[in-house]
Amino acid sequence: MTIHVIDHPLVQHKLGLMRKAGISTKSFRELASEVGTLLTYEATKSLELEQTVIKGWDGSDITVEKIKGKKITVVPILRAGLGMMDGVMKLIPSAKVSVVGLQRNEETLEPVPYFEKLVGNIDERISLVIDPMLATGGSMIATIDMLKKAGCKDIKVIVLVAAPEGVEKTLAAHPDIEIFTASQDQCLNEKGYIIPGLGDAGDKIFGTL
Ligand SMILES: O=P(O)(O)OC[C@H]1O[C@H](OP(=O)(O)OP(=O)(O)O)[C@H](O)[C@@H]1O
Ligand SMILES: O=c1cc[nH]c(=O)[nH]1
Ligand SMILES: [Mg+2]
Repeated sequence: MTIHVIDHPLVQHKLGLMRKAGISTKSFRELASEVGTLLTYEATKSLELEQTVIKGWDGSDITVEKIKGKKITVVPILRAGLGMMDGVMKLIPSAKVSVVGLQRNEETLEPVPYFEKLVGNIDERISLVIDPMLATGGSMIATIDMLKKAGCKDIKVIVLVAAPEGVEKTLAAHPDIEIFTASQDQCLNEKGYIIPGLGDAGDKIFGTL
């Protein structure tokens, strides 16, 4: 489908703070979570509503809106995706969570899968994949491959920062998905890091620098 770059001032301000050299683990974590919340607000904008009748405060019947049909599963990509999870779950607290683990081989840049625990009936749910970084796109494509193999048809991706190379590759492999991000950055460097990017997001979130 497409990429949505969310240019809301709060998103851009918080992302700017995340880019600062020497940022503490505490600040990076807090901001990853906050930007995760704001991107989730945008990514869930297209959820369908339906009307339902309830008893209002004075006992009369009133018509209200509720989210229709398909439920959501949040899919954090280990490790770094966990850093966005509490922020995402703030807005969709009853979402079920499907966890996938992938570690990028730092020499070949190929994703190495090491964990997969998807929720039941995942094929009936909207998948919201979360990871701070979309670099070469390898980890995201492998995750979407896993989800589609399990029957998922409605997949949205939330990343804090995306490289143009990874966006192009991901949308070429999976043209039916939507990507929501705070920024499409300039490029990848020779080591596969996003420029200007955030550095190693997993290390910053877990304090393993
Ligand atoms: O688009 P790609 O080139 O695949 O790179 C992006 C992936 O790399 C990072 O994870 P990493 O492999 O460093 O694992 P970590 O989260 O455990 O640090 C990041 O969180 C993405 O999952
Ligand atoms: O820039 C990058 C690329 C991959 N993974 C990261 O954490 N950062
Ligand atoms: Mg990492």
